[in-house]
Formats: sequence, C-alpha cells, structure tokens
Amino acid sequence: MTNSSHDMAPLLEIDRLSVDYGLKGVSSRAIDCVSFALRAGEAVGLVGESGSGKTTTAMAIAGLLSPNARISGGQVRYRSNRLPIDDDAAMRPHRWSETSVVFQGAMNALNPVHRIIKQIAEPCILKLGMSRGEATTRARELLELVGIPADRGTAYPHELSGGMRQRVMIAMALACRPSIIIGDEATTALDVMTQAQILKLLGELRSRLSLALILITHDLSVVAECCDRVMIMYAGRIVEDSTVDEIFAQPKHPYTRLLIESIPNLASGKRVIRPIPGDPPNLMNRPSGCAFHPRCPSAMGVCATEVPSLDKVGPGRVACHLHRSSQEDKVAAHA
Ligand SMILES: Nc1ncnc2c1ncn2[C@@H]1O[C@H](COP(=O)(O)OP(=O)(O)OP(=O)(O)O)[C@@H](O)[C@H]1O
Repeated sequence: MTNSSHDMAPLLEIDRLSVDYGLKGVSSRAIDCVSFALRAGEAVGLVGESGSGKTTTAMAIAGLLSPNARISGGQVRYRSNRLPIDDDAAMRPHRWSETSVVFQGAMNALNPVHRIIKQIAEPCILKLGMSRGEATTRARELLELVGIPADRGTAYPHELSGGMRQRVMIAMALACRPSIIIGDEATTALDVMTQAQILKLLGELRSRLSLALILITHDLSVVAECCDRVMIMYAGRIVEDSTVDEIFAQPKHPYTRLLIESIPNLASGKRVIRPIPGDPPNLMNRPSGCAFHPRCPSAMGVCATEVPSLDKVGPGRVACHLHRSSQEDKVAAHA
C-alpha cells in the first residue's frame, strides 16, 4: 500500500454497530458495539469461530441483512456519508455499487439455466443502466479480468470447475465497480490449490483496481496469505485488532493465541486442526463479563464480572483484562 492511501480518510467506518435477530418472538444480539475503519485499498481479515458474528457484520455493511435482523445501535459511514443500512429501499442504490460480496458455494448462487455471460451482464443492465450490448461487452471484459477467456461466457455454471465458478462470482461482484469486496468464506469449499489461485486473483484485483478487501474466514492462514490487518471476533465482539505480522508474532488475546495454535502445521507434519477446548457461547445466554472467560486458560476473577473494553479504533487493540493496564497506560500517555 502507498503512503498516500494511509493518509486518506477511511473509506468505510463502522461505528459501534449492534445487530439483533428476532426468532420465534425472541431477540438475540448477534453483534455488539462493533467498531472499525477500513482504508481504500486495505485488506482486512475478519476471523472467528462459527457464530461469532462475521457474516452479520459483513451483511450489515453491504445492506444485505435478513428480514428478521434489526440494527439496534450504531452506524456505518461510506466516504464519510451515513449509509441507510436499516432502510431496505433507501439502501438499494448503495447495494453492490460500493460494497460487494462474494459468497462461498457459487453453485447455489448462480442460476443453473442461464449462461454465465448473461448472469454477469445482468447487474450491469439493472444497476448501471447499460444496454444489453454494452452489458455483454462489459461482461466479456470482466471475465478476462478474472482469468476466464471471454468466449467461455457461453458456458452454463455446471460446465465450469469450482474455481472457475468462484471466478464468475468475483466477476459479478465487480460488475458495478465497487471499492470494497467482501469475501465471505469465498475459498472455503475449494481444494487447497484452487483456494491459493483465488486468493492470488483477489490480491491482483486489489492492486489493479485499488479495491479494499474484507476477507471473512475461520482460517487464519488465509489471512496470513493476503491481508494487512486482522480482526478477531468472539461472541459478536471484536476482541483483537492488529496487523497480520503483529498478530502472528505477538498475539495478545488468549483466544487469538489458541486460534493460532489450532492452525495445522504442515511443516511439522501436524495436519489436524486442534479445536479450542470448550463450546462457543450461546448468544441467548451470553456469559457474563468477558464472553470468553469460561474457556480462557488465563481467566481471572474480574473476567467473569466486567466486560473488557476495546476503546480506540485502529490496529493494536485488544479487549482483555490481562492487557488492561498497558492499554490504559497508553491512553494516559496520549492524553
Ligand atoms: N437470520 C438469522 N436469524 C437468527 N439468527 C441468526 C441469523 N443469522 C445469524 N444468526 C445468529 O447470529 C449469530 C452470528 O451469526 P453469523 O452468521 O454472523 O456468524 P459467523 O461468525 O459468520 O458464523 P459462520 O462462520 O458460521 O457463518 C449466530 O448465533 C447465528 O446463529
């Protein structure tokens, strides 16, 4: 990344965002007071176990929350303007144009009865107001951009490999020229070689189109591959936000440490993921204090009673009582 992009105001600001889901008359908080900023061209990983709130965070940013979701607090700003994320109709012009999402499992997202060129052209017609001819030309360019020869556009989804279908999904996500792409487990279903190719493609597109990337994954090795920064989520909150180098060299939160230790180490022959002991929390019955305390090997008395805060926005944050005094010292030193 260039120095100038560091100096610019954030492209996206998520400010104390909370989202609840209503199910059978009961409401539960999926994400709680999530704050972070994303700069143009930055690549950030959002990592955590299943149910930690990664997808909910992404869907809120992209304006794609399910109908039973409710924004219960906070806001999202894109280029300093507040997005109407709680208003489906008002959000329509923003959707796919500013932030676009690549989901896992392209076979489910693509229409099996339409040729891929038609499916890529569709958003260009609907969102950019292009004629059919212009949209087809643009779709051919997009195919080439994601490494598929334009003439393959006549294929149906089932005629393509899993990796090619995921490239088609990326082409569709790029159709309306967004400045942020969110990959939601975009490579999870692919074999290791294809996964590496798709991550390489995302990296190339990032620098070619100055795209910012948010990669949602439970796999820290994906983040190590292609992100500048990583945010670790647990039970709907960010518990650590750090540069990728820092998080691997010096993870601060005990949950981050366990996540890193759980990565299979191919070099040492340990290929099996070591699960983190204990169960992920039930959001209907969130543990008091730090939600990780029942599983934490370093838990202290205060952890069961006080929620550790994550005050400032930006890398180098950790929400853990073990690090509280050092954070408070830093804040005092800057005051
Ligand atoms: N449509 C929904 N209705 C009710 N609850 C939901 C809905 N979507 C998600 N949740 C709940 O919200 C919490 C956060 O889910 P979310 O999908 O954001 O987590 P995640 O970290 O992305 O998990 P995964 O890796 O499994 O996708 C979970 O407890 C989940 O069960």
